[in-house]
Amino acid sequence: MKSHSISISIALVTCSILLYLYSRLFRCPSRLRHIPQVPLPPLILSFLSGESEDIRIQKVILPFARSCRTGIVVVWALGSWYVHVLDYKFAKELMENKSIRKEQPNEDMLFWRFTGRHNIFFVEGDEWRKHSSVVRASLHGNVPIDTFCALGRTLFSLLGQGGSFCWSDISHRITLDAVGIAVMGHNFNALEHPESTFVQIYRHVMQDVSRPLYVAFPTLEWWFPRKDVVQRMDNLVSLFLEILEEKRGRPGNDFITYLIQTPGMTEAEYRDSIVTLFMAGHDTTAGALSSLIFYFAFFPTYQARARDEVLSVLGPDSDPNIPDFDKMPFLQACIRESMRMNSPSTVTIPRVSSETLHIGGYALPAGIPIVLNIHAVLHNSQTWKDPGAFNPERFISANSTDDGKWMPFGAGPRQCPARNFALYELRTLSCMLLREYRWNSPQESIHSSGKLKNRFSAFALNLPYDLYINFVRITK
Ligand code: HEM
Repeated sequence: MKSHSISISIALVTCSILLYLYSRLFRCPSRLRHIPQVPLPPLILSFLSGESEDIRIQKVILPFARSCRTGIVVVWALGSWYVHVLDYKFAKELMENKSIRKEQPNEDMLFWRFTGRHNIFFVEGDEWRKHSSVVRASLHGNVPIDTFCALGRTLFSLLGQGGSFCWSDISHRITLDAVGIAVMGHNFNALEHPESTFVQIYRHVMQDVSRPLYVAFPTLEWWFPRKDVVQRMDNLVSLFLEILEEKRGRPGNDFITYLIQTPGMTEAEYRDSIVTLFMAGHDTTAGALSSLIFYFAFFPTYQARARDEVLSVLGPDSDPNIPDFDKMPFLQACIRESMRMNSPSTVTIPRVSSETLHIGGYALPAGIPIVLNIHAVLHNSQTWKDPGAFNPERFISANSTDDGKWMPFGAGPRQCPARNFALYELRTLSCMLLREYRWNSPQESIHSSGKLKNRFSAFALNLPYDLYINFVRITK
C-alpha cells in the first residue's frame, strides 16, 4: 500500500515537472493567442532533424499561413514565441514604424556571445548613428569594382582550364577577400590560401555555434557547457584583435581605422563591430554567389543568354565598369531571381515595439519579438506567381523591382547599408565568369533535384553546402 502511494506521488511530481517544462518552453503566451499559431510538432521535428530555415518556412510556415489566409503568424523558435510577418506590405509597415527597436540578443546563446551586442546591428538612436557613419564611410560611396575585377582574375588562375570545384567553399573565400580588402583594410588572402588559420577557425566556429540541438534549446549551453567551443571562439576573436592592433600602428582608409578614430568608441565596440562586419560582409554575399552560379548551372539556357548579353556589352577583353551593368538587364534579373529563390538572409533580427502595433488586422502587443520573414515574403504565393519556379523573366518588366516586394536586404531605415556593394560584387564576378567559363552541375550533386540544400545556420542564413560545379574554360 505504502509503495503504491509512493509511486503515485512520483508520477504526480513527474507530471508537474513535465507540465511546468512544457508551459515554460512551449506554451504560447496568452496575449498572442488571437494570432494564428504555427503547430508545434512539425516545427520541433524540423529543428531536431537539423532542417535549414528555408525548408521550415516552405514546408511548415507558409502552408499553414496559406490555410489560414493570413500574412502574420506566431512561430516557436529558440525556446520562445515570435510574430512572423510574411507579407511585403505588412513588412514595410512594420520596418518603417518608429516605435520598433531591435530585440537585444540573449548572450547566454553562444552565437550571440560571439557577435556581442555593441555593434551596428543592435544599437539604437545616437549610438546607431555613430556606428552607421563608420560603416558608411568605409563603404566609401564608390563601389570598388577594381577590387572585384582583381579577385575575378585570381579566381581564373585558381580555376585554370576548368574541372570540378567546391563552389560553395570558393564563394566564401572570394567574398571574404572582397570585404577584407575593400572594407576592413585587411587582406585575409582566403582565395589563394584556403588553409589559412583564419579561414579554418572561422569555419569551425560557425559549425560549432550552429549545432541544431543547441540552437533549438539554448538552455543546453547551461546544462552542458561547451568549453572547447568557447576556447575556439576566443582564439578567433584574438585574431581579430591582432588586426586591430596592427591598424593602431598603421592606420588606413578603412572600417577598422575609422572605428579607432571615432571618439567615444569602447574596446567592446571595437571587438563586436569587427566580428559582425566580418560575418555580415561575407557570409550573406557568399550564399548569394553560390546560389547564382548554381541556378546558371541548372538552367543552361539562362546561362547562355546571360553570356551573350555580357559579350555584347563588354566584348572579349574589357573589364566591366558601373555603367556597363545598366546594359545587362538579363544578368540583373537572374541575380534578383536567385536572391528571391534562395534569399541569403531568411529572417531579420527580431524587433520589439514600445506600443501595441496594428498590422495586418492583428494587434501585436508591445514587447513581443516580431521578425520580418524575408524568405516567406519572397515565396508568398499571394505576391509571386509560381514562387517555387526559377524565372528571371519576372524581373525584366520595367516596374517589377520598384514596388518593394523584393526585399532580400530587409526594409526600412535599418535595411542593409551595403546593398550596392554586394550587388556590384555579384554582377562583376558573375559577368567575368560568364565570359571566361561554361559550367554545369555534376549529376551526382546533392543539389541535382534543382532545390538547393542549405546548411543549418544559427544566423538564419541560406548557405548552400557541398555545391560542386564543373567549369570548362571557353577557348577564344
Ligand atoms: C547579398 C548580400 C547581403 C544581404 C542579402 C544582406 C542582408 C541584410 C539584411 C536583411 C539586413 C537587415 C537585418 C535586419 O533588419 O535585422 C542587413 C543589415 C546589415 N548589413 Fe547586409 N547583406 C548583405 C551584404 C552585406 C555586406 C557586404 C555588408 C558589409 C560590407 C553588410 C553589412 C550590413 C550591416 C552593417 C547591416 C546592419 C544595418 C543596421 O542595422 O543599420 N551586408 N543586411
